[in-house]
Amino acid sequence: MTPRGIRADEDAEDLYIEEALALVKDDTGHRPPADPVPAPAATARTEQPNSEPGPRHGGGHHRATAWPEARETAARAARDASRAARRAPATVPLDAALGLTLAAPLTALTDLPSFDTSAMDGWAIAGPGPWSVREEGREGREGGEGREGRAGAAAGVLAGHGETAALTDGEAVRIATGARVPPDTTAVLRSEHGRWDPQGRLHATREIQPGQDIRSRGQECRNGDRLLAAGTLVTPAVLGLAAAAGYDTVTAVPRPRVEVFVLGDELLTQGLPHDGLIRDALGPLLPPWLRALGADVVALRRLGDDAKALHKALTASAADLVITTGGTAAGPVDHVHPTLERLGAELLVDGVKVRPGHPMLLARTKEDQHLVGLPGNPLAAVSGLLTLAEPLLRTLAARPAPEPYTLALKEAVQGHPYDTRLIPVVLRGDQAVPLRYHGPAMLRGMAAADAVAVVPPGGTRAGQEAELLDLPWAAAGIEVCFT
Ligand SMILES: Nc1nc2c(c(=O)[nH]1)N[C@H]1C(S)=C(S)[C@@H](COP(=O)(O)OP(=O)(O)OC[C@H]3O[C@@H](n4cnc5c(N)ncnc54)[C@H](O)[C@@H]3O)O[C@H]1N2
Ligand code: MOO
Repeated sequence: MTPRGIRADEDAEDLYIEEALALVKDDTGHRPPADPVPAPAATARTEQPNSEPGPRHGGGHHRATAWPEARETAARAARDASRAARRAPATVPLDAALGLTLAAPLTALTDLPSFDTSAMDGWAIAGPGPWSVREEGREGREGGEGREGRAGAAAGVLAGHGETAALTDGEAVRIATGARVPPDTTAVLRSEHGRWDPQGRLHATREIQPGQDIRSRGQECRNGDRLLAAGTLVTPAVLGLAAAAGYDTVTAVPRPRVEVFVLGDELLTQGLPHDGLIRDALGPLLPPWLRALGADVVALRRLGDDAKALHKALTASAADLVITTGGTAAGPVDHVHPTLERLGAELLVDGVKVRPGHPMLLARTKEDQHLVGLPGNPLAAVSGLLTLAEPLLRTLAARPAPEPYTLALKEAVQGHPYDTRLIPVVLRGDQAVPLRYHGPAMLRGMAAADAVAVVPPGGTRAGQEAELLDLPWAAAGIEVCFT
């Protein structure tokens, strides 16, 4: 799949990766505006050093960014970071390239087919029939379909054999699909279209055209032909084509490296909840989901509610993106904002007008590093993943933006007065059915969902169209997108 906006005629040999990034569509499916809507940037370091942090994040909306704008800001932040980091394209073995984006065009390293090939099992024939059949090749299988079906007959020219002697007019040789046809072959006669006369000569039971059932060399491509443009997503079919065309590796945009810091002293990694402690739902959820979004999850660390540990981990991180979970609100152990202030990070998004998940945030922690702070409530964290991490990672990975699409909602969904709502849905025919159990702390609805409906402020009536965000497993199947 080539993202719209990549010019197929472009000489992409020197298409540096940041140009590839700039060409990839933004969220809306349009080119980014020349002067994009400014993010309501709240710069942590501009605050007075001695000022009280105040109840900034306790539901206050003074800095919250509208949902569509938050997504654009995340994508734009990734474009800026890619330029700053000048992330070099990587040479990646084919078995590690699935899901990456080509950073250079795929150019055929050979003709395909690389020799004139028989398209059928039968006989290579020269000139008009009848033909005398040349015995060639090792002995056929016991009881195999040798001449006249007799056991031990010559197998003829098989796939994988080297060049054979030219045919002369009136001569034929048994040949298998995929074998190289001998020089001076006129056509291939399919085995079901041949018959023997009593003298042991081969006849055609129907008329055959010159060149019939021969795949001629270079039919699909010539050595040096451009097969795919830079910016193409590496799918299983692309891997197959690359292998056929002679590649052992491809040049691709490397996966952005992501570190996940799970915050919270109350989290257990096994067993039943007890004594106020609960299971960590985000540790298992985030790494495979982030990988499906194009990330290389280099580490997942559980840091408790320890401001010092968070500061140390953030300072040490060399990831392109750090994701934290929890600690975004204004509680006594919510350390994300104070730590970002201490680091002098720039808050690009400080709260989003979306439910659930409104305390989510995006900060630039280093010139080429960002942090997405996901709220601790699990569905609120998923909302942050879809709102901020998805556009950011997709852009860093130079993946094309998904085509926006809408479906009618089977039932009305009550809207928030000012904020967008994200509601898990299942897809049934041409309708999306809203699911229950979509409270911020619940995953029950999301675990059954095919997609997420975007419900604008004010709500959506039954039968009204709503924008849908696909979930990676629904779009591509679990094996394809998560491995
Ligand atoms: N005074 C106010 N308090 C809160 C507001 C508000 O507007 N005013 N907003 C609420 C909203 S909305 C959200 S969302 C949460 C965000 O909280 P934090 O990001 O600070 O997250 P925590 O307080 O650490 O945890 C919230 C909740 O989620 C549970 N949690 C945390 N991590 C995990 C995990 N890995 N797996 C499962 N559950 C997790 C945690 O135990 C809490 O129950 O703030 C509200 N507060
Ligand atoms: O925004 Mo919170 O995420 O409703 O739980």
